Amino acid sequence: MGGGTFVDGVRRWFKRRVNSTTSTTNNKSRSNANNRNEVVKSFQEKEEEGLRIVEDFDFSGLKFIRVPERVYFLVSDSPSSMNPHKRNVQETEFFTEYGEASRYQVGEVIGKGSYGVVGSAVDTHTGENVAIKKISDVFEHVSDATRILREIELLRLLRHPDIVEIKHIMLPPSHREFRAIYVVFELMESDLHQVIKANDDLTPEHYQFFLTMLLLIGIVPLSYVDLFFSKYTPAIDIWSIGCIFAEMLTGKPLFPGKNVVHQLDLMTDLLGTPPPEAISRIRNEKARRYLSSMRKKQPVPFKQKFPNADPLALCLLERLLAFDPKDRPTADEALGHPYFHGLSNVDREPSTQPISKLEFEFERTKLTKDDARELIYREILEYHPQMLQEYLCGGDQTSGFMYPSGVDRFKRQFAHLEEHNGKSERSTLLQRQHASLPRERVPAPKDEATVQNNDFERRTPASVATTLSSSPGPDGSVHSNGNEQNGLNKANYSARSLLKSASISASKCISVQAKRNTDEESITEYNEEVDRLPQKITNLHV
Ligand SMILES: Nc1ncnc2c1ncn2[C@@H]1O[C@H](COP(=O)(O)OP(=O)(O)OP(=O)(O)O)[C@@H](O)[C@H]1O
Repeated sequence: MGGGTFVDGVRRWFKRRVNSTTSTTNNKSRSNANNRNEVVKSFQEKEEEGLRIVEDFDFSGLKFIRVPERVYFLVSDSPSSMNPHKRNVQETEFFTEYGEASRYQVGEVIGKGSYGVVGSAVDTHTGENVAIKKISDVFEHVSDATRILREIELLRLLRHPDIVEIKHIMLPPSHREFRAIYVVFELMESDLHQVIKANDDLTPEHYQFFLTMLLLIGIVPLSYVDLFFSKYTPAIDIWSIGCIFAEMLTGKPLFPGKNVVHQLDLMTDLLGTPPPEAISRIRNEKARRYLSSMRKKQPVPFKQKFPNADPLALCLLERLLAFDPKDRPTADEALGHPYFHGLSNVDREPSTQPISKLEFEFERTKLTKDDARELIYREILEYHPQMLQEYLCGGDQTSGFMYPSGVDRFKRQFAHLEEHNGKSERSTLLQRQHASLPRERVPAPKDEATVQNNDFERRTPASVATTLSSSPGPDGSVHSNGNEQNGLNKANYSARSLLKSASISASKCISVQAKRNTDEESITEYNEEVDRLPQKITNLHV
């Protein structure tokens, strides 16, 4: 999970705010309502193609802000459906006799991230608007597969009111051969980037409020003695929050790198070259070498880079963007920073259920591609309960049965969308023009070959940021270091045993979470659970 999840969280929050503002309008005073209507009206006058400013919202006395809402087109009303030829192609590709693809009526490409393309769709079973993220070539690089696994698992487990919900993950046609996955999310009408763009007059109180929201999402209780998450839990994506906060202050992405090397250059331009101890903790050898050989740069004072910002905001920002993750505060610590003093009514209680450490056993070891495939398949089965049961009973291990699936059909649909809609003017308009985390994979320039290897070079800075933020260094060193520090036995884990233990812990956690009140209870349960695991695994295999 990287910046994406937090941005998704903010999307989720905006959607919620917009809905609740709409539903409580009647309770507002008449003058407030009149005022509001005028503001909304003037916003609507500023309607742009593909982006409509539909709603303002206020919170506890702060000035109204504009919340832009994207305008989505479905197949039936998209401009391309006016072309009879295209329409024909789409219809044959969209409808299928069996499988889950027939459930979704796919609209258009609405965005691109470093892991894939996102299309809008309607879930014909529920009538809901959804966003379907197609993640291609999941297993090309095992580090990407691991990040994807971490992200989808966290999104399932976090269940936070401000975090976008995964509604479904489509079943791949084959357990062992799939390469792409299709993740169905609730469709968000807006995101923080759009809000920042639409409001050039945000006040310091708005910044304070947004940052509080982001940090509150970061407070996720982790049950048990926490051996490997510690303050570096991927759920507490402090670096990303720092980048988003900086973007709020300036209205521009902080490190808009075109590739990993460029990203490291931009980071060091601002933060200076990290000290040798910090570099030595970086796991990725190429990044380590690149940073070590870099000419020495002095940090730029934040007040020079952000001349109009509140000095306390900058003091906090500097901590959030500490190069070395061990110098970054936890979300909780950050919320205690003097920058937030005077902010009333902030409920700092975590609003998610505790997450079991056993769910993330895979973080302890270096996965192979097969392990990653197995674990991702297992995660997908969380959305297919009956098959999960069969899987846990070993039902699909020998048959080689190809489950009926809409994924193949979806591949073709997305290919079509990418080809036709993805390049259309409208889709371009819908995509972000700027981003803290660049959207596309960018081939690295040849002269930077010395610092590139497979994982290092393949993904854009979005992944670097993900790695930076969910781990302590630009290369994701935390898990490795944490493991080494804790003397964990990496070699003896097989994906199978990880899967089984995770599934046992998942069901166990569901039943115990409600009554889990104290750390002591959690530790006892954890110990008991671990004691029982070998027997449970044996039982599952017979
Ligand atoms: N649930 C959603 N509802 C509406 N739009 C979405 C949704 N999810 C993604 N998008 C759009 O698709 C774009 C790409 O999303 P994606 O999650 O792939 O990447 P990201 O979170 O922006 O960044 P990263 O590549 O770092 O994960 C987003 O910027 C947004 O415009």
